[in-house]
Amino acid sequence: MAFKNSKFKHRNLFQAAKAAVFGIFFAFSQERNLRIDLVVFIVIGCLAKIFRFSLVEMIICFLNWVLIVSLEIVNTVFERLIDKMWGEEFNIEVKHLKDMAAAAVFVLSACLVIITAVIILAKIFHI
Ligand SMILES: Nc1ncnc2c1ncn2[C@@H]1O[C@H](COP(=O)(O)OP(=O)(O)OP(=O)(O)O)[C@@H](O)[C@H]1O
Repeated sequence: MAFKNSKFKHRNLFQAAKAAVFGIFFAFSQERNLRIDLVVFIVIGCLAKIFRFSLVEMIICFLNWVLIVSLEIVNTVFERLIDKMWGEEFNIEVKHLKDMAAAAVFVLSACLVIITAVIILAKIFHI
């Protein structure tokens, strides 16, 4: 493979993890939506406390939230690659690609809202 002897290759697992942690901080510093996700995390945490979510309910919400954050990071990479490749001029194909990438994050976000609402409503109405 072309990159097998790259001078940028991680020497070990620790180096790879260090780069990934840097990537997380960098992504959060760059992307407003990721910072909004942090607020969402706090809000859901408060709701979980108020409505006494069970451990399983909390894990489900947390997993959904982690998926949103991961996909948002991938979406950010994707948007930047597209901007680098096509420039920032209006392009209908770019619009379609970016809209579809945004749709992936939107579907998961809607899922988190619905799951949280169902858990809370089930507790209110003792279902
Ligand atoms: N070059 C372009 N040509 C046409 N439409 C574009 C172009 N760039 C962005 N758009 C439109 O603007 C929207 C926002 O794109 P942008 O790259 O600014 O992402 P963003 O504001 O970070 O959005 P997101 O909230 O999805 O991360 C896209 O979903 C797309 O509809």
